[in-house]
Amino acid sequence: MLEKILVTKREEIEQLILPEYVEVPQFSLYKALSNSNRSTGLIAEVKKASPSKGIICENFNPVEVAKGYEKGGADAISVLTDVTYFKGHRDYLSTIKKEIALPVMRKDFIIHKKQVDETRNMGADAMLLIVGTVPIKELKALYDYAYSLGLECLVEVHAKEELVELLSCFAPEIIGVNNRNLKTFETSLTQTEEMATLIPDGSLFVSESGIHTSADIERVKNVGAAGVLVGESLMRAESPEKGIHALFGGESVAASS
Ligand SMILES: O=P(O)(O)OC[C@@H](O)[C@@H](O)c1c[nH]c2ccccc12
Repeated sequence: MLEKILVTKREEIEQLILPEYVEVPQFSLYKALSNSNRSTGLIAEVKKASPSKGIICENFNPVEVAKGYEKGGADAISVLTDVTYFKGHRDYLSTIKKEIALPVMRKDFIIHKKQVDETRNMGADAMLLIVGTVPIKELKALYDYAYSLGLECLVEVHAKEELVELLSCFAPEIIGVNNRNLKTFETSLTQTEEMATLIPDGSLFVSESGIHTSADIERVKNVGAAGVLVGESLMRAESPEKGIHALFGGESVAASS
């Protein structure tokens, strides 16, 4: 599946026309997660569909979902911008960015510098980089380029070997362990548990995917995750706010300063 997605991305990159940059206020994902509203930081994801689950949300209104996440006390928002496999759109991100005052991360398959420029022009604060999509040195070049433009990166790994390879090259500020096996699509929180001890002290550790209950949050928090990235379970909730409330077991939101 990942290979198929990357073929599509390479085609898209050839035809890519950059959106015009519109000045927007920037917010730091790193800071938002470090000073989280709760004991675990929350990146709430705006996600209409996925290859494994099909359509997750029928009446999809990206801006309303993001506003609900903000009201519910999310620390940051992730927006899927891939059209073909996740039914996202880059315009969703640009529109959301104008409506809320939280860091917004672009969730896509970024393998080329041109896409980093595109991300910046969309108005994103941060973007995802996935270990294994490009050779590690190229990933580092994309990471450095993104930071030179004022964009932060969440660097995602799926397996211990990928994490070891990543750390042999550099230690990103924010590391995400994806609990989803990209080959089988199954999620397992043991991924987070098994990789936790390998995350360097200086990096923020985010557990991604397959988080559905407050017990799941406890589990990843117990092994040191500073944040979680949650999509499906929040998108399926009665409302984004109720979803967040259920997930955190009613843990109160810190007064915003
Ligand atoms: O919907 P979930 O299981 O809560 O997962 C969210 C997020 O982690 C997932 O959408 C994701 C993680 N890494 C990705 C890379 C590409 C696309 C999507 C993803």
